[in-house]
Formats: sequence, C-alpha cells, structure tokens
Amino acid sequence: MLALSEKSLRVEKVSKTFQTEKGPLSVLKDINLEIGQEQFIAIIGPSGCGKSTLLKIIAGLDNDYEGAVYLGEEKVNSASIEKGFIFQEHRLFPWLTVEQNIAANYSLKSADIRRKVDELLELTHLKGFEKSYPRALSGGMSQRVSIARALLREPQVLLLDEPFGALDAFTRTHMQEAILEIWENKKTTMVLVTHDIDEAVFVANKIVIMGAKPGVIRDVIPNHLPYPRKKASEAFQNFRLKVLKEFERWESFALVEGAGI
Ligand SMILES: Nc1ncnc2c1ncn2[C@@H]1O[C@H](COP(=O)(O)OP(=O)(O)OP(=O)(O)O)[C@@H](O)[C@H]1O
Repeated sequence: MLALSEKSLRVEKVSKTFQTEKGPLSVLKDINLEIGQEQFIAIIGPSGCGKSTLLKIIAGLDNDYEGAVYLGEEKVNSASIEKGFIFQEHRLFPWLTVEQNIAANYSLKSADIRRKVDELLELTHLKGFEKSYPRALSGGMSQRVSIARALLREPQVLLLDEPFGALDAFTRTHMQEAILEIWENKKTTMVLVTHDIDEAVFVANKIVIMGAKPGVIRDVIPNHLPYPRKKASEAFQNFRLKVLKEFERWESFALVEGAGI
C-alpha cells in the first residue's frame, strides 16, 4: 500500500439549507471540526440532525453548501478516492464475486491489484469467500466487502454512515472490532456516524455530539480509554455514562429551546 501523507480534515463554518416545498430548511449551521490524521471520530446526534448531510459534504458528494472543507491544504469540492464512503447498505454488485466486487473497476489480472485484493481479503477475514457471490454472504460479510473495496482505493479518510445499523448486536460487535483492526493496520482517518453511544465509545478517540434543527455541534468529547476496550469494564461503563449524560443534557436543553421556554 502507498504511504499516506500527513493530511488533516478541516470543516470550516459549514452551513447547509435545503430548498423544500415548504420553503428553505436549514439543516447544518456553522459546523467547525478538525479531524487529525489517524483519528477515529464518531458523530452521534438525534435523528434528522444532519449527520448524513455533513458526511456527504465532507465526502465531496454534495457541493451545494456554505463554508469549506479542506483535506490537508486542498479544498474538497468533488468525490475522490482520497475519501472512501461506506453506506448503511452494502451496495455490492450482485453479479460479481467477492473479489470482483473489491476490485470493481480495476482488473484482477494486474499483479499489483491481485496482491492488494489478497491482502484485503486477509485483513477483512474474507479469505475462502473470494469466489462467493453477495447473495451467499451475511450482512456483516457484505459490509466487510464494501470496506475492502473502499480500502483498495487507499483512501486518506474512510467515511462510514451508520455502516452497522442494519446488523444484529452480535455481528455489530464483530464489525466494530474489525474496523478497529483495519484502523490500526491502515492508519486511515475514520469518521463514523452512529446512533449507538456504545459503538461510539468502543471505537472512537473523539466523540462529536450534534444537536438538531438546525444541526450544530454541541460538544466534542475526547475518549482516552486505552485500546483494546472492554465493554463490560468499569472504565468503559463510566465513560459511556458520561457521554450519555452529556447527550441527554443537550437533548433536554433542545426540548426547552424548542418549546421556547
Ligand atoms: N435532499 C433533501 N431535501 C430536503 N431535505 C432533506 C434532504 N436530505 C435530507 N433532508 C433533511 O435534512 C435533515 C437532515 O437529514 P440527515 O439525513 O442528514 O439527518 P441524519 O442526522 O443523518 O438523520 P438519521 O440519523 O435519521 O439518519 C432532515 O430533516 C432531512 O429530512
């Protein structure tokens, strides 16, 4: 794999308004965020607060907004291989095998691609399934194929939009461990959107709490729990409670704000 250069991600004063039938809908307001290389950020927030919208803007999939997003010195204004995007649903090609899905528009006949695909099959624990078709895979395996496909493009940043949301609790934990293994191995910057506070505390070293209407950043909480983390440990539970309290504090604040009290 190519060595990654020093590049941090900067979101500067990003605001976004959708034009809807009912008029303009302000979804994001003055979002500022600095994500250092090799950081693992989790973004949590109530439904509809603009998490996915923010992730799409960071990815360069949406360019119709105010403010700016920088990757290193460069302004992000289009989707590029520097930013891999993982959606909640896996989006695999059903007519291609696992290895063909990972290679996608690259040829497996190239020795370099073959070597990289083999390395990723190993890393994502898909060895033995390279000739299988998506219909024969579980949800967790399919999502690992999507992640391997993104990693083949050697992204600087992996943007994950609720990637494990559709999985059962057991598979979810396995996937959280898998993504941490990938992070450790590839040193890719990770930005994960999740509804699950446990998940955020388990994987991230920085937790961003968003509020809704319009979407704003309420708080950024560093997570210094050492890896590997144990969900049943006292330290984990204490920190989880701290994040939960913070989240609920902002939620009740938002209710009061919304009620105009
Ligand atoms: N293309 C669009 N046109 C109009 N409104 C939109 C559009 N896309 C999203 N929205 C609105 O913007 C707001 C934020 O949506 P977004 O999907 O970013 O929220 P979210 O925090 O990711 O939600 P969830 O956690 O439920 O996935 C919502 O009110 C949504 O209805």
